[in-house]
Amino acid sequence: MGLPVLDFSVYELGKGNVSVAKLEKLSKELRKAFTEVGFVYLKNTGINQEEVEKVMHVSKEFFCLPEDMKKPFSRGSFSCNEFHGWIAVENEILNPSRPGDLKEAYNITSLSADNNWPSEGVEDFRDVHVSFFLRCKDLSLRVLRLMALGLDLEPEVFLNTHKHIGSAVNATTLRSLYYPPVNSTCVKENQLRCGEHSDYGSITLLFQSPESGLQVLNRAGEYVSAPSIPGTVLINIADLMQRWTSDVYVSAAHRVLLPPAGDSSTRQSLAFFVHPDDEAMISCCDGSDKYPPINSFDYLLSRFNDTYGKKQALV
Ligand SMILES: O=C(O)CCC(=O)C(=O)O
Ligand SMILES: [Fe+2]
Repeated sequence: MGLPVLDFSVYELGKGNVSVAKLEKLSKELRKAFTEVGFVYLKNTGINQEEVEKVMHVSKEFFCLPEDMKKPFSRGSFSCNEFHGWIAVENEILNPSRPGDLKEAYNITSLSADNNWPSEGVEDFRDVHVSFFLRCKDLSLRVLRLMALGLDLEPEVFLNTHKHIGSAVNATTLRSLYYPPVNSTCVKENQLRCGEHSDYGSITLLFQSPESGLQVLNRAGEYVSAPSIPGTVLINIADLMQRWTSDVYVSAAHRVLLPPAGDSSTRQSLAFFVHPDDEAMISCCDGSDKYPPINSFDYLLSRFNDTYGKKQALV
């Protein structure tokens, strides 16, 4: 069975004064998806396909620049934020038992105009990505509100700790991913476009180009494909949210496979990784002590260090 698809139109961006009954219905549907699968496609969110394609187009212009024009933007070279910036092919290993991932990425964690932003050969890079970041932020806050309602909690319970998305005290990141053409004769044993992993923060919003490859691990322990559905956003629970909800909302592993041999197509995706504010203390929202309280940023750092090793996280 494929992943669930929900119609978000009652609460789409720009809509206000939504009746409690409608919100409750949607929150129960979301709850079902997040407890049973951990992934859901939302249609009619207000973020349309043209917007997504525009961001991917500008990103791709950057990824297609020669290496020496991309290097100055490498992750680790920005004083504003250690995670912000460009990551070269094979520089990340999301599943440490495999070779490096066959992907490039650009993390947008700081929105400050004072940063060094790509501009030569990629006009509007900052404007296009910052606008999209803010659209994703608005949608995320709507989803977080519904997620609280779905658990019969105060609607603000998650929002209270997501007040600073887009500022220096919150690690939320828009990551543009580019999967270059694969030359099957050069692929290492067990290498993938993106190794098996689960995301770290609260939730992730994902937009994909039409090329297939993404798979999600279901509760039966099988990987099922999660194709691109134009006009939708794929939303998943990440690990800190699973912990926060005492394992009620589940964070599912996922990966991106290589294209079939001989298929030289590229692939793109935009992932919006939502994190609570750095200083937030995350305690089980049901009042239980299933997991001890943890500082949001400490949790993120420990996950980065586990996955990449300290050295790699800063490359
Ligand atoms: O590119 C994709 O479709 C998924 C990427 C992903 O899961 C990630 O970067 O965490
Ligand atoms: Fe992921």
